[in-house]
Amino acid sequence: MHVTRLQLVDFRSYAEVDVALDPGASAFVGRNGQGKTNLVEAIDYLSRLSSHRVATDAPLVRAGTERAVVRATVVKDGREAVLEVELLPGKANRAKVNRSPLPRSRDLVGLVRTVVFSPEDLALVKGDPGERRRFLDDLLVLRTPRLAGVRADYDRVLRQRSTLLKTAGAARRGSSSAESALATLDVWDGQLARAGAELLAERLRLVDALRPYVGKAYQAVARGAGRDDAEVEYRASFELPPAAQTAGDLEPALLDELTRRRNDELDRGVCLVGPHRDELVLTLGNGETRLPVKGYASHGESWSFALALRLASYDLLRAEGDDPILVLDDVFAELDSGRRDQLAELVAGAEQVLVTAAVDADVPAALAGTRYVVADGTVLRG
Ligand SMILES: Nc1ncnc2c1ncn2[C@@H]1O[C@H](COP(=O)(O)OP(=O)(O)OP(=O)(O)O)[C@@H](O)[C@H]1O
Repeated sequence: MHVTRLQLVDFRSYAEVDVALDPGASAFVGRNGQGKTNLVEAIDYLSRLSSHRVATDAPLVRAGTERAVVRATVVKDGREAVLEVELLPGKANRAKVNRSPLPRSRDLVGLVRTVVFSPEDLALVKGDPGERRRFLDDLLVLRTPRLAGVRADYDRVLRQRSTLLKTAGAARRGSSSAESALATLDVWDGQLARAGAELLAERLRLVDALRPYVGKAYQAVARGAGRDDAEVEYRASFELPPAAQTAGDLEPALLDELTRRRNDELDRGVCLVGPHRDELVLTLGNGETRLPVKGYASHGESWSFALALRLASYDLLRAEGDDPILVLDDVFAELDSGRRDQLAELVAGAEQVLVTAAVDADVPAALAGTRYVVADGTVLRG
């Protein structure tokens, strides 16, 4: 797939901009702070309804205004569609396809698919487990858009159950009767186990599908590495029953664990079991030594692993359907020349690659393509 036109109104620093895009490689070049990332962030937002830079929508709306619009003309399998989202921080966003409103903005997710490489990706390797869970869940939803609902259900149940744990725990410690809160907790345990088992089963399936692509991608970006050097493994917050894979297998196990840990949870007022406590463990090894990446890997190895996770996502999505749009946001300045050329060669054949860079010298020759100059709120071919 590729985007042929991007129109923004009051998005980030842009009051209004309308850019025609070509398939193949495009480079957006301009001094710092001119709005290069803002452009590609808009396309990514359309794909996932969230940004790779901020957790809430408010910073995406131009300061002093109350709504922003991102509209893109997307060509997929030769057919064209106009996708649009209106961002209304604090309220529900509105989405349209070919000018017809969608019942829920969530229905837009996955109609355009992006894979973004950015300097923030280092956090995928060095950051908290939450970064890696978000990576998995974003990929799940891009692969299977209906899972946006499963993810949202789990988050909602988790929030409600966590609130209840706090009140029930406090009631138990105080003099007031905790009976009714505990009875309600039983109901929420059931809901958490149901939604959690579904999310867990999907993540396990995803990690299995991703694993071979990660090894291959790491080998491609880290010079001298073997195909089995980089590994990903899903570690759940409780011991999974042997061979349990479906949500049906996992739900009773999750429910049992919630029962077993209930006192602990009430004491601490925190939900200790479920996919929100799981970890995607990244390891590197050759021969007999295999070590976790976090805390052990060098800076260069960590970067290579982060790139490998993104490349693997791209390869997986590509193998299962239409080519996603690749966004390489400011990454080349971070890489040594060997990795830079290797990455450029690997992605040069993609249907559409959007690169941002502060100077022309940071854009590898393989990705020169169409060049745009970004300055003072304007985006000009040249
Ligand atoms: N909500 C907003 N309203 C107005 N301006 C904003 C908003 N959010 C960000 N900006 C401005 O947008 C600019 C940043 O744009 P962007 O991140 O796209 O820069 P860039 O060209 O990618 O720069 P760099 O090369 O440094 O990464 C900053 O000057 C920032 O102040």
